[in-house]
Amino acid sequence: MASNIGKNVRIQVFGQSHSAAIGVTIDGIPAGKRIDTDELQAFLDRRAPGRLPWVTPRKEADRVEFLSGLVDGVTCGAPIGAVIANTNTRSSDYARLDRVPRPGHADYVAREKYHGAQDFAGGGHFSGRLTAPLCVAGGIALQLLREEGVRIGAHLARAACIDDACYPLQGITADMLDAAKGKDMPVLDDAAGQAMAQAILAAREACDSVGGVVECAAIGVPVGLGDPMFDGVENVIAKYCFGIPAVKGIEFGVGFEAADLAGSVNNDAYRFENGKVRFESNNAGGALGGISTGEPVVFRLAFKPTPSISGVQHSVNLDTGQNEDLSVRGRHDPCVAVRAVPVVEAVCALALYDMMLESRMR
Ligand SMILES: Cc1cc2nc3c(=O)[nH]c(=O)nc-3n(C[C@H](O)[C@H](O)[C@H](O)COP(=O)(O)O)c2cc1C
Ligand SMILES: C=C(O[C@@H]1CC(C(=O)O)=C[C@@H](OP(=O)(O)O)[C@H]1O)C(=O)O
Repeated sequence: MASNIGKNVRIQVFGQSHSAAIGVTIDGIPAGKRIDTDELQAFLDRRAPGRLPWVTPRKEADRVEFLSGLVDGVTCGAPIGAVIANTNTRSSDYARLDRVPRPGHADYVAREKYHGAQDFAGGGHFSGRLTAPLCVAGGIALQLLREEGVRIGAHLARAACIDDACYPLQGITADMLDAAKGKDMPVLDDAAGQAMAQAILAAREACDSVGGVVECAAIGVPVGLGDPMFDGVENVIAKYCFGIPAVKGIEFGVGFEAADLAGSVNNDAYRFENGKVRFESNNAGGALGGISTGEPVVFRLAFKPTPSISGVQHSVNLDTGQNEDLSVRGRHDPCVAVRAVPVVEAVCALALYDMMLESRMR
């Protein structure tokens, strides 16, 4: 598995959902940076399972333990090693799934690729649980970026076909980016959030699941990050984002809607203001030619509905060669996009911080 990413801050995510622990190594963070571990833990708590009625009931403390790389809370230049214990595994839920794969999950392809040696308990290394160590690395990057004047926020823009309010493409403030943080339903418009919660619970009641969209924005990003043609801002952010399980699509700025606009409408025109170049709009979502424009970087991620549902579905028994029906038992998120919100902030921070360090090498 390619569980490592990053050119300048190189991270490697390890562990499986039901192994003793999950964790991350982070190499390349400059020495002498103070990391607020309480703030980092509060960030991890936003993603943690088992705390709200509309998420998986698996309860995990998700306390991060640093094994190396920090001395009295300050980076020492050595790789950071961090682990989170898995304490509430219930592998019996997965007893049949090595033979009868869940539609929509990775069971079948993992068995084919790893010749039956894959860890199928809890979805193994494919589990959304691996986004916890991703949040450790990303939470650190968020703190380091804030020192550089970059702020990042995300919210659940859509779930079960119900829309939240959107970030504007220009004029985004730090308060706007913080608005959804710490809410049980991470939205801007609480009425929409309540409707989403009801719809998500109703989907679970109906033995089903729903999908969603997470919108993320970064402000204070300087002009000039990103390297065309393959390490541009969109390329790099997208690569990190597709490391999050269940992500099926990404769009920047007006995104797919740009396909329906005239150039005269879509182009972000220029004006001089106090001697500085200003964009009259930000339909591009913060990047032109793969290079950051200085405008907010705004993107939206589509999350598919949770594969593990208790409704009866067609599957196959790979041992007997017979068709079998499957109703997935166990503890699952009825909408993965809800807990993915801080994960999207984390990967956005990792991508931008990596590009920022790269731009300083020049
Ligand atoms: C935060 C988070 C939580 C998730 N929770 C579940 C879950 O409870 N049950 C499940 O079947 N899938 C869950 N998923 C999605 C699966 O892990 C994912 O669909 C699976 O690994 C297959 O990968 P793919 O959807 O990217 O193809 C979750 C994903 C994330 C990001
Ligand atoms: C544990 C987490 O989410 C898990 C993600 C997940 C999956 O298939 O992705 C399946 C479930 O695992 P289990 O059957 O072990 O409870 C979720 O609970 C977490 O995010 O920390």
